[in-house]
Amino acid sequence: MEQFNKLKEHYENVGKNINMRKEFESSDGVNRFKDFSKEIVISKEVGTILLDYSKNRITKETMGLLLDLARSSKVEEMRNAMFQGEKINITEDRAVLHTALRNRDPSAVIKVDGENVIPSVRKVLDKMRSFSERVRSGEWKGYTGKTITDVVNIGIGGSDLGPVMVTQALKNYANDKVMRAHFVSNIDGTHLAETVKHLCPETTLFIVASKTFTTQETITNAQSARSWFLEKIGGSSINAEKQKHAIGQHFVALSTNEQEVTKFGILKENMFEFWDWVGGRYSVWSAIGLSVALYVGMDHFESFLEGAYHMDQHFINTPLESNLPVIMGLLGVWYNNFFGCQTQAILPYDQYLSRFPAYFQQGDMESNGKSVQRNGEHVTHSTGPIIWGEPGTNGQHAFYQLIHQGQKIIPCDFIASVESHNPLGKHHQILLSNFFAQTEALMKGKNQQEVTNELTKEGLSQEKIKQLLPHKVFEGNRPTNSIFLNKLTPHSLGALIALYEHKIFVQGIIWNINSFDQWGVELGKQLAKSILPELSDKNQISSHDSSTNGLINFYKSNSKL
Ligand SMILES: O=P(O)(O)OC[C@H]1O[C@H](O)[C@H](O)[C@@H](O)[C@@H]1O
Repeated sequence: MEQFNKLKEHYENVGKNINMRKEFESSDGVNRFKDFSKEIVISKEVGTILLDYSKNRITKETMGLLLDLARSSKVEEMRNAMFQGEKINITEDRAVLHTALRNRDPSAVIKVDGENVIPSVRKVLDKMRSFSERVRSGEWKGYTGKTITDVVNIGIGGSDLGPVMVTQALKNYANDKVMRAHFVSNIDGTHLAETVKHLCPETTLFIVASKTFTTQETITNAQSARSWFLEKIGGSSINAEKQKHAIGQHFVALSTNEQEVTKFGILKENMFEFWDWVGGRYSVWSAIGLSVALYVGMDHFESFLEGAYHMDQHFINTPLESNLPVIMGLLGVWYNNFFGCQTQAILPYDQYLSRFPAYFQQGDMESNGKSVQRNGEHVTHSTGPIIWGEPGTNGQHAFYQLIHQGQKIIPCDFIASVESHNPLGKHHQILLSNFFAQTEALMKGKNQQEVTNELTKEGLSQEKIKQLLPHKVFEGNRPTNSIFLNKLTPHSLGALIALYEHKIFVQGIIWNINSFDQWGVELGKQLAKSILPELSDKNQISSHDSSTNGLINFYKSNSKL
């Protein structure tokens, strides 16, 4: 593509030689923050989100060329198509409408196959409100008449990671005396066993969350949870009618598949519906968010939706050059496709956001980990990066060494809030001083002269200085974005997640891939299903490659089958 070639040329002639420290120290350097940062108002109460992207290897020309790439890749047209409900998920023939779930415009009309989806969305939200209020207030009772105190969300992937991350992020808005939230995802029996160990069946509500309601891990975990529950309430000593009543009070489902839900034994009225146009990894805004609503209350959940809606509006209405998701997406393309960077770190300086990187491992890698273009041809360019990260400052004492002095360029997103829910004396200022210092250090580095001066001041001999010098030099020029919220609230969290979702979207369009299917997870699932029956007896097998046969036969010989 012409724009790609222009950028390639710009990279060769300018981009690869950009030294950020020199740029900041040049006569134009004082304007660099003003030129390469954007502040958007997300709400009056919550304030703004600031994106500072000035510590990137870019010039104004780079940004201009990247924006041309976005335009020529039809980012705007595809964005509009997504919001309008066109079936842009071409391999599954589906619309992509997680944005409809959080549309707060009372007069919104968004059609899929000629039908406005908004009334159904609002109906489910109303049902979530009335249910969560009844449970939280104690009006909804367990089978023995006790109030529910614990919810267990059983789901995996998109039916788990979003609720896990958001309940963790909004812990400050919850009251553990009203409701505690637990999550079971892993098929490893340990996860369920350890979770229910201290729970009382009379006061526990199980939420079975699965878009398809056929996911092996979730259905198996849900069946085992039901067995645990029935056994605890008296097992076969209580009659079928009583069992049915008890299940009705303690099991609800979040799904698109009514048939499978009722087959499992969950009452239709206890099912919270969503639709095939909601991708699993984009489903936290749907009924999949029920555990969040139960944990923090529906008002906070709706405020979370509102925050995302504000970011949607920003994404739709703002010119590309001031559009946060577009800027972040383009910077990612710059490093991924021109500098050859393989990974992208997400580093929240906020303990509440400790699962944010894990959440976007699925969000980004399942969306853009593709090798085939929308038309079926193989891509000839690099696509989705490897996403990873941990909260600061923990990461600093673990893997930042490689970011500062390793051979790989790792673009990093630093995320923090001006105001903390737990400032604890100086804690928050210490945290923020690290947030500021790290991006400065990564950009600036420390040159030979600076190291020499420092060591001389310490009184080290010339010989020692010579020995230490190469080890203590920091090349710098490591790219970072800083994302600064006023405060982590349901509203700003919603906006932050939507920012990343749209960034992923922009990149998928530029790479010309379908960000909304996930065929890559199927093969392993299929093979596991065919291997499972082979594990039921001691007979040695030879139907696989020698490695897989060896592993299976080792298990068979050593287990107590
Ligand atoms: O919600 P479910 O249908 O149970 O699916 C749960 C998860 O499983 C799949 O393997 C997909 O890779 C995920 O995108 C999905 O979120």
